[in-house]
Amino acid sequence: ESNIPRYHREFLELELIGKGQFGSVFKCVNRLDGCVYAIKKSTRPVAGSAFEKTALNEVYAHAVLGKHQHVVRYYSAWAEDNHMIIQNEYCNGGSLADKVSKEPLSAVELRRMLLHVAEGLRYIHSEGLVHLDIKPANIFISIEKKVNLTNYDSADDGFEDLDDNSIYEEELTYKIGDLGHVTSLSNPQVEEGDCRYLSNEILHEDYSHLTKADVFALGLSALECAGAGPLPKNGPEWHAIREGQIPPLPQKLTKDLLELIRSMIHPCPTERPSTIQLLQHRALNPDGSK
Ligand SMILES: Cn1cc(CCO)c2c3c(c(-c4ccccc4Cl)cc21)C(=O)NC3=O
Repeated sequence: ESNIPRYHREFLELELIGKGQFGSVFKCVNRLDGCVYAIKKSTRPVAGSAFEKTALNEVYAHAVLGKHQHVVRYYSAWAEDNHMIIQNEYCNGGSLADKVSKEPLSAVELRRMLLHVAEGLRYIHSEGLVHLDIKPANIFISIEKKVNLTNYDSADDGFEDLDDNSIYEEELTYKIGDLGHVTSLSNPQVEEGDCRYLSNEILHEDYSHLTKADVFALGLSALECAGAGPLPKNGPEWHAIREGQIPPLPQKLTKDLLELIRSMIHPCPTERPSTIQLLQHRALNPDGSK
């Protein structure tokens, strides 16, 4: 059966979970290990084209950015019948864009998302790389159901009823995905990301503070998750934000959180916090633990 392509030989396709100009993403189960994966199939780029560079770029980035709980895990990539195929960790909670399209994040969820993505970005930057396409559509969510017996008055015989849904709570983990724009800090080959999250200095091809472009995009993503969407793609509104103007928000955020996000989208990249400063900021550590 070697003439059956690897994709169909090794995987059972469950459902289409994404489609775009980049190709299609399927939820698949591996026939051997029984695990579910997200597999993106894109038309194989012409050899030597810019598209081939980007496609290989993504695989190189995944190979370098091994295992980190806030970066979507890569398993394998191969080419067959004129397709490029990449097999990644499947995140069962949809994308952050899906989640906030239904309703904005609460301040507590916003803090959690910022901490997780800042942690993933700190790791990427510590490897000498930058993401360059941070946005809610590229942040995926894994939901784990955990038993929490603290507020459970178990029957006097001490046996909890595991079928009783009230003992479970969902724990969300946010993960950075889509490494198609990742490039190295030392020798940047910048492919601009989504213009809604693009910082002004990158638009002007100033690549002297690339890590701060990721912080800028995360800051705008946070505003969008707080309900400031949809973000402008160009025009006066686009420029107003790049001059440091916060778009109107439907919810009141704490002064600390608002100041943090304002600093993240500061017009001057050196005024924006690094990911390490983000992780230590009091707005993200309310009990002042760190
Ligand atoms: C559209 N879409 C929906 C999902 C499921 C979210 O619950 C998804 C995933 C990925 C990707 C993805 C992005 C970029 C490159 C390769 C992949 Cl597999 C796309 C995804 C990915 O790498 N892991 C995913 O879960």
